[in-house]
Amino acid sequence: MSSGNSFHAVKTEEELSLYIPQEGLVQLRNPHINGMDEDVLYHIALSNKSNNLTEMFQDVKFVCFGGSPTRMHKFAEYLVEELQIKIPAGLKVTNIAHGSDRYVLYKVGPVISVSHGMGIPSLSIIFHEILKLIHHAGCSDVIFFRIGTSGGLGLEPGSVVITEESVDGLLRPYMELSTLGMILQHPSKLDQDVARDLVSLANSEEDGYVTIIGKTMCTLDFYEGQARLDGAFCDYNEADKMAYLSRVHKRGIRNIEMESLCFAAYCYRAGIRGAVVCVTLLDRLKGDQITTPHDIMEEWQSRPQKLVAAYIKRKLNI
Ligand SMILES: O=P(O)(O)O[C@H]1O[C@H](CO)[C@@H](O)[C@H]1O
Ligand SMILES: O=c1cc[nH]c(=O)[nH]1
Repeated sequence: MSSGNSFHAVKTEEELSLYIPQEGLVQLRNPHINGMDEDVLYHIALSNKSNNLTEMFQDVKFVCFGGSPTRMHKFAEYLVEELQIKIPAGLKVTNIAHGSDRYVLYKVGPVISVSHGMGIPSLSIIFHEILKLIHHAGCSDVIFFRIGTSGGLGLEPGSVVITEESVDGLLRPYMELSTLGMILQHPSKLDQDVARDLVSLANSEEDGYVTIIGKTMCTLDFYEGQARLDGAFCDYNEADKMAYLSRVHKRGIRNIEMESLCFAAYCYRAGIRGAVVCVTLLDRLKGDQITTPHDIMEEWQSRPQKLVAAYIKRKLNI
């Protein structure tokens, strides 16, 4: 880490050169963990001493993150069908993290479906614990996905955006994290091969909606952070909002959400292949409020899930 002044540090070229996707076992870039007697994964109520993580998770090849616990439960149930997983009659997929009420975590064959809550701080915590989980379990060659929702820019609502690159609200392609009194910048690069493979599985004509690759803006807030006029506070007008969103759109940003920056930065830092696939719930160039009926919204939210499930099936030759 190089620090030009005492409050700001950027990764050196040498440090960044370590961030290539890792083949084989999932490694942690933290020398302290392997020296610990026990590692308690507090927010998912698991530990490498109290649970046999190897037996429970060693076969995991894909981890799918999404904000809502219900969505990730439904995704787990969908995977049971799609991957033809046999569950004994009368039993259902169970929340392995039931000892904590922070997140839900399901395992369906080689796939983990886990909720991440809203915003970067919540995603960051579960990302750390999932990465440690799959490291302790001895997993290898794991791919991460975020399957989510977003506000679109210049797209028909219901369109799907696969993130090419995530940027913050100032359009910078890195996540800033305050660490030891310094602001560290973590580049938010995503795996372009996974994005291309995903888009190749979509067929706009058959699907009835478009799936594109584009840049995603990740903000710290849903209202002012995303230039909405309908929050409890607002110190700008419609013209200011439209000038900002149009500028963002011209820079290739196709959707706005609240976790991709951290997700991308941590995947890159961990050497894990990752992709972000989000449906757009509205066109932010046309409005702020989300008024689409629940049943339509449910169908839209299933679109990223279907694409990622198709990718997983292709990889597993199903
Ligand atoms: O993709 P999901 O989990 O729906 O999350 C999106 O929706 C939430 C805001 O409503 C934010 O967390 C945003 O990133
Ligand atoms: O406009 C939107 C819709 C979903 N999620 C967001 O973060 N913004």
